[in-house]
Amino acid sequence: MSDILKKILATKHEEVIAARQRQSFVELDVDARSAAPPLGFARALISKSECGIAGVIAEAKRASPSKGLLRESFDAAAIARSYELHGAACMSVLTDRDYFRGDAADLKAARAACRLPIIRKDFIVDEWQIAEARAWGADAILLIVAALDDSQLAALESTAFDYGLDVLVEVHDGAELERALKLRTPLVGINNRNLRTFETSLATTLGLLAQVPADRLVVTESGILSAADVELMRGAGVNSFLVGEAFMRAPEPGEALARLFGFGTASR
Ligand SMILES: O=C(O)c1ccccc1NCC(=O)[C@H](O)[C@H](O)COP(=O)(O)O
Repeated sequence: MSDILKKILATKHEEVIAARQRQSFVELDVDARSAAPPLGFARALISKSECGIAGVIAEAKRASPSKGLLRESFDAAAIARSYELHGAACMSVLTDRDYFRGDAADLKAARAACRLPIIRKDFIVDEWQIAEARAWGADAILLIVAALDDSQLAALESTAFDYGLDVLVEVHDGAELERALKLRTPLVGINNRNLRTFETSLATTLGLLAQVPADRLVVTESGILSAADVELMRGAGVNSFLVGEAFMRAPEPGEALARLFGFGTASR
């Protein structure tokens, strides 16, 4: 496991311990189960893919460990509206504070501002964070194979499904992919970024594609910056994308999305 991932996971365990001291799980569970019903995150991506249209999970993040500050002026609600208007299938909101400068408030603001299915983008190590995600209005969570053993992955996926959340399982190599395929979720994210070196190569997705069965949907994650990157992926049969930096550096994130994917009003 990479050093940065180890460090982030240690922080997550501390956050969960602190949160459990502030609130009981019973109370959080009530909040999670009384939130408005989840929107279909997987469905939104699968239906785009079935129509041969790019399904874009458009990400909102202020900063990242690899790139530092990405966006000075950050308004999650405005970003959500802009993504929805310009053809995103789904939205991803970073809620990690220490490494990405995210916040639960960003997810709640995005939820209130749009009808896009939203994934809580964080480093999930405990059922607590899944209940939180649902209570805050998320529709999906991310599970990172490099961060969890097989029994944790299966248990956290079951918890997510129990709350009606979809799961995006993230891998970076063949061994992780094999483990991810033991899960039930149809959504397999291939992260092009090596979390140890931060080196990012789209060859990661291309190299793993053939090992993904036809009943799973590949989401290519990280490092999609140009129309040529989109073409390369679409040419290889990848229809689903998770993109952050390219939109966060643009004055109007949704317009950047429409430009990158060639969305006019007719193609959505
Ligand atoms: O981006 C990082 O520096 C990073 C470091 C450690 C763990 C995860 C990290 N990134 C999370 C992501 O998966 C990306 O935010 C997402 O795929 C979008 O990538 P990009 O389009 O390159 O911003």
